[in-house]
Amino acid sequence: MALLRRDLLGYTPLYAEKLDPSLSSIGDSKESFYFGSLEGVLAQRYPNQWPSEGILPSWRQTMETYYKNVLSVGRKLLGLIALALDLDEDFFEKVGALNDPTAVVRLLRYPGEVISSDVETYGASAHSDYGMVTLLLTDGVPGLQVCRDKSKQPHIWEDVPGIKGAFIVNIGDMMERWTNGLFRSTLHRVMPVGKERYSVVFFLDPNPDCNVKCLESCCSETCPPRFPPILAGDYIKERFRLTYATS
Ligand SMILES: O=C(O)CCC(=O)C(=O)O
Ligand SMILES: [Fe+2]
Repeated sequence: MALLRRDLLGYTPLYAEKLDPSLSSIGDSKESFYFGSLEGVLAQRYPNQWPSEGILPSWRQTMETYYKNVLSVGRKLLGLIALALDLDEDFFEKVGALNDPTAVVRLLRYPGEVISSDVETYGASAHSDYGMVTLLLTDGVPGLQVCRDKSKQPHIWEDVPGIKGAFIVNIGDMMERWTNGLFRSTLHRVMPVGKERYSVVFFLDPNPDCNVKCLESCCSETCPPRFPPILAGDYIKERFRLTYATS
């Protein structure tokens, strides 16, 4: 059973993950390849599992360049989020979130064939991402849906159109906890559309030792913290335990 995203580095097969653990389906219909930190303690402890140069010449180099660039965009975005919250631009650096962050790229393939089953199978069942922000690129094939108000039942799902050259940005659960729900993590899912689909996801999660605690500016006597403080590593470990419970 995988306990952390970095335990999954390399290939993960179809149905290994069920992002909505309450479903009785066999798992989500997607396969993926994960890679993470290129340097630092996490990179040494959890080395990436690159295919050999002979099989995919230059692939590793291309992926590493993408990783460095998308991480730099993520850091800038967090600086802007900090400013929007009336915090210092380097707030997320100062609290240790970005000191050796758990930053991971996931290359995803959703097969076109839809399996026949009594239970609905999703490409990615309904979930919010676990960390701070997610930067997502898709190949333009539809399927991604978002629910604007996750507290309202029944959930209303809207298609997310791809915009060429733009990232789709999701807020993650750690940001929701920090901001006491001011920045709400995005409930989303990927529907099977009978067409093969590829996406590239960059998850920017805090360093596992970072304590995620409601910001003072986001709570008051009348609006107390809705979530207790938690170490990012503990929160994310639990989410992985649930979503990979069947593997
Ligand atoms: O493939 C997509 O468009 C979204 C994937 C996703 O939500 C995830 O892996 O967390
Ligand atoms: Fe997601």
